[in-house]
Amino acid sequence: MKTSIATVSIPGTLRERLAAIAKAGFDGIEIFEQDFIADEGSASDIGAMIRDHGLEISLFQPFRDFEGLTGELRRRAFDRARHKFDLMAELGTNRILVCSSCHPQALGGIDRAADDFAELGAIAADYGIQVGFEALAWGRHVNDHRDAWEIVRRADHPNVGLILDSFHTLARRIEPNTIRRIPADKITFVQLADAPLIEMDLLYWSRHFRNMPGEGDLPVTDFLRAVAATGYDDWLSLEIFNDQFRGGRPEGLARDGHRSLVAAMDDVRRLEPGAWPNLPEIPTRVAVQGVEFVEFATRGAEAETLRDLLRSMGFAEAGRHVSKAVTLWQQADIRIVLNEETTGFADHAYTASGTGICDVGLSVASAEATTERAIALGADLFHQPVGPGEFDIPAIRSVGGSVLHFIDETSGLSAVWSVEFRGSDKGPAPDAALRRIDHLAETMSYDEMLSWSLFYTSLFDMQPSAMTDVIDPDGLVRSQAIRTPDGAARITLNGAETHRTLAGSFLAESFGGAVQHVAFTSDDIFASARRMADLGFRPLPMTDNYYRDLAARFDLGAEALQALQAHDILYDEDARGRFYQFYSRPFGGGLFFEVVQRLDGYDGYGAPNAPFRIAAQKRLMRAKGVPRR
Ligand SMILES: O=C(O)c1ccc(O)c(O)c1
Ligand SMILES: [Mg+2]
Repeated sequence: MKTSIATVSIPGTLRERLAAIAKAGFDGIEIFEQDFIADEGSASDIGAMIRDHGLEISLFQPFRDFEGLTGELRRRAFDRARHKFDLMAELGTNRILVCSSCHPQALGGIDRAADDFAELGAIAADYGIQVGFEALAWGRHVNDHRDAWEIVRRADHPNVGLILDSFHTLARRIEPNTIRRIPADKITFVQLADAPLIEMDLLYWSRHFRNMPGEGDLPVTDFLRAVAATGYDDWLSLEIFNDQFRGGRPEGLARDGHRSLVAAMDDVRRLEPGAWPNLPEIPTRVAVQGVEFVEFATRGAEAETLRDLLRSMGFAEAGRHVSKAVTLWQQADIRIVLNEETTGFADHAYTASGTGICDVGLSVASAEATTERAIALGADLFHQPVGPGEFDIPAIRSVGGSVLHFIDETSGLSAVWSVEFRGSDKGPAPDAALRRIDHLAETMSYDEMLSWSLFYTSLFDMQPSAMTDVIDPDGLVRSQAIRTPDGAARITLNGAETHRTLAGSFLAESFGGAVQHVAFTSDDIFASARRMADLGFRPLPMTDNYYRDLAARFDLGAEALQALQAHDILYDEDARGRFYQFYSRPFGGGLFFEVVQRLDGYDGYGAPNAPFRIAAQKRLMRAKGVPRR
């Protein structure tokens, strides 16, 4: 098995793409004729440049409108092929993709096409070239890999094989297991792409909306399993046409591509024993048990404000770091670390964007296995010097350059709290029945959502749920929830398209995204609200109109409605259960806390309430301003 990616999948000049593709760890590239023509170098120079980057040219493509022609048109198609074969010799590649014809004068007929390919095979043999035939989902006569395979079978030439592309097969909902019967030595090349399920014209869908395996909704794993079952162990190549990616960063996209390919191959290897024998062993997706801590970088008056807010929510200072200006605030299993150091990573984070969450710790089954899988998936390890007696907790870079730590019990890392922190003697904790972190909400640019969703779902045993739209009065925010199968760890990714939305203005200040809010689970949300009111907590005020609407939408009863309104608690239901939530007022440039209670397996996040929550937050921020420092 060798990994490859098509030049169309990555933006930039050819040189920029090659550098990014090589750095991400691919073995080769598919060269798109368009990208070759656009470059000023000669074919042999370009071939040399590609090899200088340590890459092979896995495939030259596409060769269009070949089969089914007659007379002069047919003769010209063969001439064109000879031209391309000459060019391929100069580039230094021996595989070409012929996609099924869309030519208005192309005739159908399996035998006619088979004759064309048998003749092309004979010419290709003189050049030492392998011809692969791919059924485009919108091909004029051939649009199904089963027909393309029958043509290849009948052409019966050693230089003619089949090219499989997951998009064309899966977009037409063709059963991928039909691939299992094809002999591996007749498969010339395999291309992979995913896509979100959208009802639209196949060609338009393919050319604009493909994405990396695991980023979309197509059963790419089933497709790849069927390919592996044939015994095929040659090139696996990403071919991603995506409008959003065209404006992206070459390095990030190449890294995501390689990550998606490694994760897909690893998944398939676990399902089809014997698949990809030379793929290095890596630990399986990591089980996340919950959020172990969130750490704020903060300072001075902002730190005071944050401490007051935490106290009013029932948190107490539970420990002070033995050597650093770092305190631990705790309530049941919720740990909030306030880092006021003036050197190191938290200091950098504070200097860049003021008070904010610079670090998240996840509780995992094995921190070592997590790190190993993260490295195999191309994550950036994070390290900063640790003092004597301090724990060296493994970590990687996450959203917006923040840090993600992995803590486990097996290797003793979870003892960090008792070893590095000295208990504070601040009297009994107030406690407001908050028990654990329900979810973290990360705000990012809309363009980065797929990348971070892939980050979490390829590294951890976490699945995405359907994308929802959140209407901010000043623009749309898309929200994608990701969670572990048992819901113990939940992260929502919120993608802002403009800086005028609440998420967008937070994003503008946090440079590249960050956790914007943390939601805590309450055992009894009314008890929490009452206790917090006693402690001086002031919830985000909701309007009368909101409660009148609730009365209309749900059968709650006057008393229950009054109780909700008395504490500014919002309400939602799904098919399974009920949901209660209330919010803090925003602080530190748009950060906030949330308190939730899920009943009977409610699995959402109160999305129908989001527009009213956002409007309330904006009203407050407009009235008072939320100065950062
Ligand atoms: O959109 C196209 O024309 C096109 C070309 C070549 C391919 O391999 C493909 O999958 C699609
Ligand atoms: Mg293709």
